[in-house]
Amino acid sequence: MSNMTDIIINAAEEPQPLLPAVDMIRKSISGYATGSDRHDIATGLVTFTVPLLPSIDALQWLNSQSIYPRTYWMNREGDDIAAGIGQADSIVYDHQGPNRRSFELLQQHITARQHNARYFGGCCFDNVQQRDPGWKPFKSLYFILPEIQITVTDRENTLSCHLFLDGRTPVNQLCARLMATLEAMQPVVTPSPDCNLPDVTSTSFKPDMKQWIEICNKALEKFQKGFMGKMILARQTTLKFSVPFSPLLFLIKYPFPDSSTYRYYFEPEKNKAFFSFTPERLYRRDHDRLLTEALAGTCSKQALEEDSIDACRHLLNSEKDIREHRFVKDTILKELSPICSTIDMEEEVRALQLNSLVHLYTRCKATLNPESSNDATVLSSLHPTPAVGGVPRDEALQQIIDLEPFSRGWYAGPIGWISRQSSEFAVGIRSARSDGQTVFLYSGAGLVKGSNPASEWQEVDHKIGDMLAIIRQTL
Ligand SMILES: C=C(O[C@@H]1C=C(C(=O)O)C=C[C@H]1O)C(=O)O
Ligand SMILES: [Mg+2]
Repeated sequence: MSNMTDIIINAAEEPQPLLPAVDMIRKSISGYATGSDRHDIATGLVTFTVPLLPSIDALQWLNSQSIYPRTYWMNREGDDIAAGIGQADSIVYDHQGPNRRSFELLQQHITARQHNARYFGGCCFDNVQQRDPGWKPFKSLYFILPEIQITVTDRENTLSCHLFLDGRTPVNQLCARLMATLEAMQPVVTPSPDCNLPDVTSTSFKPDMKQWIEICNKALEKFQKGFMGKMILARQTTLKFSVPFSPLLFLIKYPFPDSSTYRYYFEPEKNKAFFSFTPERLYRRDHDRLLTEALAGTCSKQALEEDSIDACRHLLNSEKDIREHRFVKDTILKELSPICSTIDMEEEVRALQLNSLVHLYTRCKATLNPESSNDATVLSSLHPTPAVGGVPRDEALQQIIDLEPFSRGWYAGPIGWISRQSSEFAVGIRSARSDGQTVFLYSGAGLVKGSNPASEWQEVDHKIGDMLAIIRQTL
């Protein structure tokens, strides 16, 4: 469409400290608003941007802000970080139904936007499941184009402001709104003083251990009868704190700087956040190029009281873990075959080392067919893999709804960012929802024939270990 705007206005060439950068952007916006005396109505996106000096810490900047929503994304490699505040535009879907419908809606919006900016967000694991009211602020699917964003990559750091022209509101009015947000933004980042997490006053489990064993045994019966091959069962751990606090503290206090996990944060309303330290990529797409992986099978370094190399060796030889892993690998291959022209799935399984865990891991590269080079198709094909759902998929999803005594919400759902040309989604495991004073931690384990329920309980304990460590170190 010819009347759609997609403009990037560079308000400075040279990298700036934050304070002058804000000033330059402000001037640039007012120039845009008044220069052409914009009472008109337009459609599209104008991005005002200034390069920042490398000293900026996006997480500390975010922590200084009290403009909501607040979002944060760091990829697994740690070289692609985006922190955002406010909402220039959003894509929201909140009706129950198959996930495919939400994914199609997401795609329609992204395709209609005609610009290449990233929208950050996520969606629930299974939109057929009735959700606990605590998930309400997150909707079925929610993606946000932040009003103000700090981006830190290996190439550049930038401050950007998004002026989304909605085709309804006069341009100068939208400019005034963006200026007001900039005014409210805290331009001086003060590294948080000793802001510790408050005390935990109680911890409880859903299911408790006894129920867990019963539930696992029901799943194991299904395997015995040959109805199912694999199923992931999850647990919810509820922590009550003495006072309400900003859940962003979990990211600030994360004590493993070098860990190869994503860091994800989505806070649609003050103190109501979903966050994740997941090691698992659902996929990365650049046009028709796709990167995905199978990640399943776990060994805890601690539990073995061995060093990392022994833990890797142990895992690479564990028949049960190899079977858990195989289901994921085979399913990814099966799902990609109809939508890809080439699929390069590594033969050999690797060990992926995290802080205290090792996982089995296989990488996969593929080329999407032209008609399948879109995120609705890839999301519908890949999510949920048997790393978080099961085999067969529909049977496992029904069993999860029937057996798990809580709603998964966004746990294990696709979380990340999407733009017209590219996207990256992680799997929202090792995650939590915070509700001011209460935090719910989520993690699960893959059951296959021969799994031992008590060992799987422990495996989940190990998986939430890093999140619990955040709390423990500050006590
Ligand atoms: C389901 C989770 O993790 C998944 C289950 C694993 C396993 O059972 O070995 C390993 C990695 C993930 O595939 C989770 O952490 O919540
Ligand atoms: Mg396992």
